[in-house]
Formats: sequence, structure tokens, C-alpha cells
Amino acid sequence: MNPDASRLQSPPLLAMHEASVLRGDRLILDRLSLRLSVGQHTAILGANGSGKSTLIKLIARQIYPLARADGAATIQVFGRDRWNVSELRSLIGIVSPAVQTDYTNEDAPLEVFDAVVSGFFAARGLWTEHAVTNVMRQDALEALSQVDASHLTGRHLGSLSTGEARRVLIARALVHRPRALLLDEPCTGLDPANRRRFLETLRKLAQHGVTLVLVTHHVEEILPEIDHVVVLREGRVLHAGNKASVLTSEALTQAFGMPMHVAQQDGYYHASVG
Ligand SMILES: Nc1ncnc2c1ncn2[C@@H]1O[C@H](COP(=O)(O)OP(=O)(O)OP(=O)(O)O)[C@@H](O)[C@H]1O
Repeated sequence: MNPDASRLQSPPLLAMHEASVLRGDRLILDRLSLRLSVGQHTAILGANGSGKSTLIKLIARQIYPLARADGAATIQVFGRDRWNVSELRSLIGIVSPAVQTDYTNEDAPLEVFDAVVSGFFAARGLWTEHAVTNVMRQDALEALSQVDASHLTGRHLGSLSTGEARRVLIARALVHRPRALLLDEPCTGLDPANRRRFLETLRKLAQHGVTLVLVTHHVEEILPEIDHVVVLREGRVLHAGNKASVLTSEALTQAFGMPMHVAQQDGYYHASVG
């Protein structure tokens, strides 16, 4: 079977039907419908406050949508609407600024290898009840090596640079060999060279079958492997479709509320204001 046919037959990574999220008295996501297939690397793009992080939290079951009046499920992940969170974590790894803040807190130091291997227990660090097997140790070492972070073993996450800590957290997310990675603004705080290195690491993961869902404000971070782009505005999908049809000057002007010009070079897109 060709990969496109098998992608259409397996349950989608995400099937969201008119999901709404209320925080306080504000409607943050407004009847949002979205379908992401397994293997369909996707970028979620939008201005500040458009609802990108809220969408990621919804997929990761960190927050819940409003119940629908007809009782129908609004979100299915891999074809199921009920998940035990630690089971879901083994299928979808998450890296977000909130996770990084938590893991680099120097008041509760966490050693790099422990941070990665404790991903098997969905815990922040190892405790006496966690029985780490040799296979887990091996997988943790492999995950660190996959993101070029083996040399950081022995250090505390709080002592690492932003980019180093980001790699370790990706290793932690990868330790289960998840089917998908949700990455919320993964390049924040990286200098241009480290950003490019980091994007190359993500490209390798995409090429090795991990479905990437990348949240970003920056068109420049949309990897050549990502062909599906969703643009959010004010909690709704403004555009969704293949990269060439969505990443146009008109669409981004609409999304960011300012004249934008989009150009493409070597598989990457660039956007400038004006
Ligand atoms: N806990 C909360 N209580 C009230 N409002 C919230 C809460 N969390 C998010 N919001 C609001 O929801 C809107 C969407 O926030 P979200 O973080 O999803 O946006 P975003 O697209 O990720 O933004 P950014 O690009 O700035 O990270 C914002 O207006 C934000 O102020």
C-alpha cells in the first residue's frame, strides 16, 4: 500500500470537531475543527494570542473543551476520545516553554539522564518506586544521542543553555519512541546558528517517521518536510491546507493584521513586513 493510502486508512492523529475552549469568561477557541493525519507534518501559525498554545494543550489533554449540547465527542486522538494521560504521553511527546520552565527550575535540580529516563514514568525525575530497566537506560541514551545531547549527561538542566535544555527535553519526549511530537515555539531563545541546527534535528526526526506538529509565529521555521499549514486567528482556523496554498502574502497579511510579503528559497519560506 502506498504511504498516502495507509495514512488515510489509519485513525488520524487528531480529529477535532467544533471544539470550543472557555478560559474565565473568554472564548479562546471558537468551534474549531481540524484533522491531522498520522505522518502529516503540520505547522500551526498565528499571531500572539490567536490560540496556538491553547490548541496544543487541548490535544495534550492539559485542558478540556466545552461539552457539546448533543453529547458528541469534540476531540479524538488516534481515533479515541478517552485517554489516560500517561498512555497518551507515550504516543505524543510534548515540548513547550511551560515544560522547559518547570524542568530547569534550579530550586528543584534535575540531572539530564534522570530527566530523560523519567519520561518513561511521566514523572519529573526518578523516585524510589520507579524501576528503571536496562532497556529503559539504553533507550534514554539513544534518545540523547538522537538529539546530539549525550555530552550533557551528569549536568543539571538548570545549568544548561536554552538550546541545550531544549534538546534534552526533546530526548525526554522521544524516549518512548512516540508517533508524534507537539512542539510549541521550540526555537524560542535560540541564536540563529543553534536555531538552524535544531531545525535540522527536527528534520531528521520527521524523516524517521515521527509526525511533527510545530507551533510557531515564524514562517522561517517551517521545515521543508512540513507540507500542511494551519493558520489561526482569534481562536478560529483562518486557513488550512498545503504549504504553497496557505503561505501566501495575502493569507499572512490577514493572519497578522499587517502587510506581509512571503518568499520561498531552498525549501524554506521567509516573511517580511511591508
Ligand atoms: N488561563 C487563561 N485564562 C484566561 N485567558 C487565557 C488563559 N490562557 C490563555 N488565555 C488567553 O487566550 C488567548 C490565546 O492564548 P494562547 O496562549 O493560546 O495564544 P498563542 O497563539 O499561543 O499566543 P502566543 O503566540 O503569544 O504564545 C490569549 O488572548 C490569552 O490571553
